[in-house]
Amino acid sequence: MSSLLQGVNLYLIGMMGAGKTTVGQLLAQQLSYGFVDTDNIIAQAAGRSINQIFAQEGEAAFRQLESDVLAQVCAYTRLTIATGGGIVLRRENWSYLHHGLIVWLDVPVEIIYNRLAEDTTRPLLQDIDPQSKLRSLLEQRTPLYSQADLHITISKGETPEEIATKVMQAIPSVLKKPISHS
Ligand SMILES: Nc1ncnc2c1ncn2[C@@H]1O[C@H](COP(=O)(O)OP(=O)(O)O)[C@@H](O)[C@H]1O
Ligand SMILES: O=C(O)C1=C[C@@H](OP(=O)(O)O)[C@@H](O)[C@H](O)C1
Ligand SMILES: [Mg+2]
Repeated sequence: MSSLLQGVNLYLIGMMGAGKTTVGQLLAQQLSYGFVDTDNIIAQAAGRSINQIFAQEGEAAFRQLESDVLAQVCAYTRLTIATGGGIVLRRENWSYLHHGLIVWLDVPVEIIYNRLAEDTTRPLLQDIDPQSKLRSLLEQRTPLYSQADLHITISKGETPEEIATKVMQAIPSVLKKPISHS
């Protein structure tokens, strides 16, 4: 599989809580790829958490940092990249994402809500009604996530390992076949 991908990066997109960071690490192991998470790079470079960046500088500043990080990581090969859920919002980001294979982890809002109910690390969910917020974000972003090369639909109870296997099995369906001269 690793040779089939020929070093092409794998970009995971989807809503916060979809499992991009968790599944991305498993995929990297299985592909013998490096793993990077754009949120981690941003937080490390800034020396602050994503919450702090949102609170102190606002979402627009965070989005600029996110685009800057994406521009840098796409210069490398053999990476699995877990992106932040809002990476799809900026048109310029798509020119970077399309350097690689884009995989949308599509998880129903109810599941995401349960996963993140106790989580305080997603600033956009520190809302009076987080479930409605998730619904409206998903509605706004679905046309964007739909531009992924691979759409992986996830249902309740599927483990990160099972989801990684599903992605691995789906990859050949979107790779260009070598031209046969026989
Ligand atoms: N398939 C899964 N089943 C159950 N919990 C999961 C699954 N994938 C991720 N999680 C949990 O959901 C939370 C969000 O996962 P994470 O990988 O950080 O998502 P993302 O990077 O897309 O925001 C974490 O607590 C993680 O352990
Ligand atoms: O959906 C979003 O706009 C965001 C998702 C987060 O990443 P995860 O998708 O890894 O949670 C993080 O980038 C930030 O809180 C904004
Ligand atoms: Mg993440």
